[in-house]
Amino acid sequence: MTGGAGYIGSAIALALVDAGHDVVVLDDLSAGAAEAVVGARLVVAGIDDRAVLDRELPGVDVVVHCAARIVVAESIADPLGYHDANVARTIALLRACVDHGVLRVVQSSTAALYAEAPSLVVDEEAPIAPASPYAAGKAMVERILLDAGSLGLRSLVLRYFNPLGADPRGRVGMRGERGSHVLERLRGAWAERTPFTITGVRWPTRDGSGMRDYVHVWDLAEAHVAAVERFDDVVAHGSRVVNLGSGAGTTVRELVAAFEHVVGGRLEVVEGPPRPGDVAGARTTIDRARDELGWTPRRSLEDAIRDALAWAARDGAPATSQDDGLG
Ligand SMILES: NC(=O)c1ccc[n+]([C@@H]2O[C@H](COP(=O)([O-])OP(=O)(O)OC[C@H]3O[C@@H](n4cnc5c(N)ncnc54)[C@H](O)[C@@H]3O)[C@@H](O)[C@H]2O)c1
Ligand SMILES: O=c1ccn([C@@H]2O[C@H](COP(=O)(O)OP(=O)(O)O[C@H]3O[C@H](CO)[C@H](O)[C@H](O)[C@H]3O)[C@@H](O)[C@H]2O)c(=O)[nH]1
Repeated sequence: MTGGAGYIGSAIALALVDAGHDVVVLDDLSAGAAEAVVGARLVVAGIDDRAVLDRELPGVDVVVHCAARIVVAESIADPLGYHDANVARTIALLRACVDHGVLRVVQSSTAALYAEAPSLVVDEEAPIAPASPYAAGKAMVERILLDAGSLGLRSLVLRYFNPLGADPRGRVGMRGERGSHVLERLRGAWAERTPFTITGVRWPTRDGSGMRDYVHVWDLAEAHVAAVERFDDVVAHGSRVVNLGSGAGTTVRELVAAFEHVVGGRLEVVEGPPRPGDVAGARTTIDRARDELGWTPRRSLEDAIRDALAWAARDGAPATSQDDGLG
């Protein structure tokens, strides 16, 4: 798999190892950490390193392609760099896969490519309207995978909603600075006894704050185990898209309440304007994931918060600052 030294990829790799699979992680460590690779073999290289791909691809059953640059704001500042990293290098990877007859790809995609949905619910057929080079690159890769079906390549495109949490057994979790991530903001506010700002309180949601579909990262990882194991049943040919979320929408105010319940205390909450590019949000339906992958999320929002806090405490990670300019 690619990107297996990152936040989500390290969970996927470990869940695959737990399930008894042989996993090779290809990661250039541009954002990931070697220590995040547990139980799998790490190959430090770019996804377009042809010599490495020629050595490693023979015998691979499924490529799980998770590597990407992921910072939306950075993609707006550096669109060519993002399309090079996420689109051009993916083409190089896919070319090597086809050349070696490795014709099953599980692709990490994102809910960020959906158009805003007035109903606040999307399924896989909902219209897409990527609003950043990051999301547009993901949409382009989805299209390239579809087109590569004529070469015999089959792909299972998994569009993630908002991952939270860490391995419930504490082996992997989020590393480094993710200052804009709402749970990191909540954790920082709690640790430093500073106010938590709700960014936007006039959205068309039940309480005015932004809504997201938060999914436990270990549930997400288990969905990939199902994707790998059921690949041939789900994708007979061409490309199939499956959304991965909890199926429930949670507003920021509800998330704050869940956080307070887990930590057993109150946060000081202030209301602020939306961040640039913010959206009301949406939840996904999870019928297709259930029917085709045989997967349903098993962990609650509070489980995710608890696991993230336990991981952060164990990792010795510093509380994030409130004004790092991300997001
Ligand atoms: N985190 C989210 O909220 C979210 C939401 C939807 C989709 N996704 C997708 O999930 C995937 C993983 O995201 P994440 O949050 O774990 O990010 P991350 O930055 O933690 O992990 C990405 C990993 O890819 C590696 N990488 C990047 N470019 C590479 C290259 N050219 N060659 C080899 N390795 C490379 C990095 O070193 C890192 O280990 C990405 O494809 C992302 O687009 C993430
Ligand atoms: O200090 C904060 C930070 C966030 N929020 C709110 O919390 C929710 C979640 O915010 P996140 O930034 O955690 O998640 P987003 O879905 O807004 O965006 C995230 O997921 C996207 C993909 O879906 C991109 O990856 C993006 O870079 C990443 O920040 C939003 O309603 C946001 O307005 C606050 O109220 N206060």
